[in-house]
Amino acid sequence: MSDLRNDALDIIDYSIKAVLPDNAVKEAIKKRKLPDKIVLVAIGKAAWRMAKAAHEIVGDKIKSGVVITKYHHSQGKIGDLKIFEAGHPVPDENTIKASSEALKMVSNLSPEDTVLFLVSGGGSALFEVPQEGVTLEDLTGVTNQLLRSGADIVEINTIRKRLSAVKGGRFALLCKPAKVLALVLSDVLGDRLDSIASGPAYPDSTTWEDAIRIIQKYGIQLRPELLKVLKNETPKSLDNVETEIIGSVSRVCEVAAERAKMLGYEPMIFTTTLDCEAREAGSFIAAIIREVVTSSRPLKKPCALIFGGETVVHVRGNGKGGRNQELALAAATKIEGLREVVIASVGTDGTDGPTDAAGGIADGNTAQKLKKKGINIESALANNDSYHALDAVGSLIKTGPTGTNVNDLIIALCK
Ligand SMILES: Nc1ncnc2c1ncn2[C@@H]1O[C@H](COP(=O)(O)OP(=O)(O)O)[C@@H](O)[C@H]1O
Ligand SMILES: O=C(O)[C@@H](CO)OP(=O)(O)O
Ligand SMILES: [Mg+2]
Repeated sequence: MSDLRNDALDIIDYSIKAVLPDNAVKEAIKKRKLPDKIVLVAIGKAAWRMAKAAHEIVGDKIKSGVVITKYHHSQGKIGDLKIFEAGHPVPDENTIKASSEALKMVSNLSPEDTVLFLVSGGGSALFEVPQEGVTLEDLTGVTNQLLRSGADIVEINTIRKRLSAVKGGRFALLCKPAKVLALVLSDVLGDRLDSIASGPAYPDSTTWEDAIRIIQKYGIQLRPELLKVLKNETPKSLDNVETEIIGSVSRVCEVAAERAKMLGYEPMIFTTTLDCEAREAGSFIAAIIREVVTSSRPLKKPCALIFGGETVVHVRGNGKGGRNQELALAAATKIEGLREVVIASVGTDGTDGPTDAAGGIADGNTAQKLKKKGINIESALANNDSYHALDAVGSLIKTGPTGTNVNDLIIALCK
C-alpha cells in the first residue's frame, strides 16, 4: 500500500485513539464530588468503555448499574454492572429488556442519590421503552423508514423521541427525585444535546409541529394512533440534571490536523459540520483535491484536507454500504488519474452503515481498478452498493468497533 494511503490510515487510527472516552470520563468525574450512592446507566456504542472508565474511579460508590451497548461492543465484565447488548441502528427485544432493567434501577431513588448517566451515540436505538400505545414493531418500522429516507439525525430523533417513554428528557423525570449527572460523547453536529441519543435527560427543543412536518416531508407511514402519540408534549425544562459534553467531532479533527503536521502535511480543517448527501460531499472534496494539485489552492502540497461531520444517504437501491463508503467511491471518479492523492472517510465508531466496514479509501488509481473489474461507479452508487465496489479493489477500511462515537472523519492527502 502506498505511503500516502498508510499516512491517511495512520492519521485516522491516531485520531480515533486520541478521542477514546476513558480519560474524558475520568476527568469529568474527578472534578466533581459525587455522593456515595450512585446508580450508573451507560448507553450507546461507547457505553462499555465509558462505564469501565467510571467504574475504575468510583466503582466503590456504585450501588447498581447497567451498560447497554451494540452487539459485539462489550468487552467483558465490569464489577457487578449488568451488561446488555442490543440492536442498532434498529431497536430489538434486547433493547426493551435492557432498558426496562435500567428503569427499575432508577425508580424509587432518594434525593441523595445520583444517576451517573453516560451517554453516547447509538443510544436512541439501544436505550428504548416505547410510549404507551406504541409497539416495538411500530418503532422498528418507523426507524427503518427514517434511516432510508435521507433525513438527518436531528429529524430522525425528533420523531423517535416522541414515540419513546425515555427520550426527550423523559428519562430524567423518571430518575426524580435523584439528581442526574449526564456525561455525553457528542455524535450530533453542533452538539445538540436534545438530539444526541434523542436526549433522554435533556430538555426537548422540538415541537410536535416539527414532528408532523418531518413525517410529511419524508412520507413516513404511521398508524393514525401514533400521530396522536407524537402530539404528547416533552419536557421543556428539567431541574435535576447537570450535563457535560466530554468529546466531539471537533476534537477528533484537531488531533487529525496535529498528526498530519507530524507526518509533514500542512493541515486545514475545512469544517466539522459536513452534513450534505454523502456522494455530493465526495465529489466536492475531490474538486478541492484537484484544485490543490492543479493550482496549489487553497493549500500547497504536501497538505492534508480535514473534514468532520455526518453526511446523509437517501437509500434507494438494495446494495450494501454506508455514507463514508459512498463518499470515498464518489470521490474516486473525480480524482481519477491524479498522482499522489488519497481520500479516506470513516465513521469514528468503526461501523459505517449496516456493514463491517468503518469506511472507504480511494486514490487516483481506484476508478481505473474498478473499471478493470467491470464495476461502474455510477451504477454502484445508484444501487447504494459502495461496500461491494470498494471491497473488489481492496478499498474498504475495517477497524472493528472503536469504543468511541464522534461522527465521521474525512482525510484527503496531496503530496
Ligand atoms: N446501502 C447503503 N449505502 C449507503 N448508506 C446506507 C446504506 N444502508 C444504510 N445506509 C445509511 O447508513 C446509516 C446508518 O449507518 P450507521 O453507521 O449505523 O450510522 P450511525 O453511525 O450514525 O449510527 C443510515 O442512516 C443510512 O443512511
Ligand atoms: O443514537 C442516536 O440517536 C444517534 C445520535 O446520537 O447515534 P447513531 O447515529 O450512532 O445511532
Ligand atoms: Mg450517528
